[in-house]
Amino acid sequence: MTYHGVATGKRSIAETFSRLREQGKTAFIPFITAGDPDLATTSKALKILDSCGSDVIEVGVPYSDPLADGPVIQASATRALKKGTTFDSVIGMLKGVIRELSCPIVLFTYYNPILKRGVRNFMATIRQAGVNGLVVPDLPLEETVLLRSEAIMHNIELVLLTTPTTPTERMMEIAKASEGFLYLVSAVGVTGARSNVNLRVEHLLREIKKVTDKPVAVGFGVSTPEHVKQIAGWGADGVIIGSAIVRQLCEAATPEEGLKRLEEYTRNIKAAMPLR
Ligand SMILES: O=P(O)(O)OC[C@@H](O)[C@@H](O)c1c[nH]c2ccccc12
Repeated sequence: MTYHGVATGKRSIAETFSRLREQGKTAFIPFITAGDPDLATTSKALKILDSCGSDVIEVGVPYSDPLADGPVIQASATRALKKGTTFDSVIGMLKGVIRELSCPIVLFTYYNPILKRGVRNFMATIRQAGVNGLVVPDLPLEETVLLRSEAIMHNIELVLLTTPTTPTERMMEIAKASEGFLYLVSAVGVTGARSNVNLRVEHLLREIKKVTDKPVAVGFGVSTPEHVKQIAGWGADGVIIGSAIVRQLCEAATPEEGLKRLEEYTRNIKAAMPLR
C-alpha cells in the first residue's frame, strides 16, 4: 500500500480487527504517553508492546489541559511536557519507529493542537509519519465533519467515542461515523484504573452490536487479567488499557526497570485473553 509516496505495507485498523474476528480473538490495545519518561524510552516501549502481541497501540500526545484524563495520565503528560516533548518531537520519534512495528498506531490528541496546525496540514503530517488512526477525546460529533473528511482524504481512521450516558440515537450516529473501531468508554468520569468493570458494559455492548457491525473496543478502568476476561466474554472486539500500562512504564525507578515491568505486565494480560 502506498500513500503520497509513503509505503505503509501495514494492515489498517479495520483490517486488523477483521482478521482477529476471523480468528475469534479479542484485540489488545495499550495506551502510552509519548515522552514519558523520555522519547527514546517511548520508542523502545512501542517495540516491546508490538512484539508482545499488541494488536493496535494508542500513543498519546502530551497536553497541558487533559480534561478527560485521571491522575495517572495527567501526571504522565506533565512529566513528558517537562522533558520538552512537543508534537513535532513525537512525530519525529514515530517516523523512526513505526516502520519497525507490525501493528497499526492510533495517535491520541486533544483538539487544540490540531486546530493550531490546521486540520489538513495535521492529517498530512501524521500520515507521513505512518500513523493509521486518530482519537480526539474532546471533539463532539457535530464538530467532526471537517476532521472526518480530511481524515478520509488522508487515509486516517478517525475513531469516535461513545459513553454510558450517550443517548441511543446519538450512539448510532457515532457508530456510523467511526472508522477503524468504536471506542466504548466503560464508565462516566476520567481515565484511570478502577477496581471493577462497570457491569452496564455487557448491556451496552449488546445495544451497540444491534446497530453496527463495526468492531467495539472497551476502555477506561481496565487493569487486571480478570477485567480483560470479563470484557472479552461479553463480546467486545478489543480491550484498551491506559493508566495501568503507564504506571508500569513510568513509575519505575529507571527507564530500563519500567520497560521490564511493561513487558511482564503485557505478557500477563495477553495470557489472560481468551479465544471467543
Ligand atoms: O487509563 P484507562 O482508564 O485505562 O483508560 C484508557 C485510556 O487511558 C486511553 O484510551 C485514554 C487516554 N486519554 C484518554 C482521554 C479520553 C479517552 C480515552 C483516553
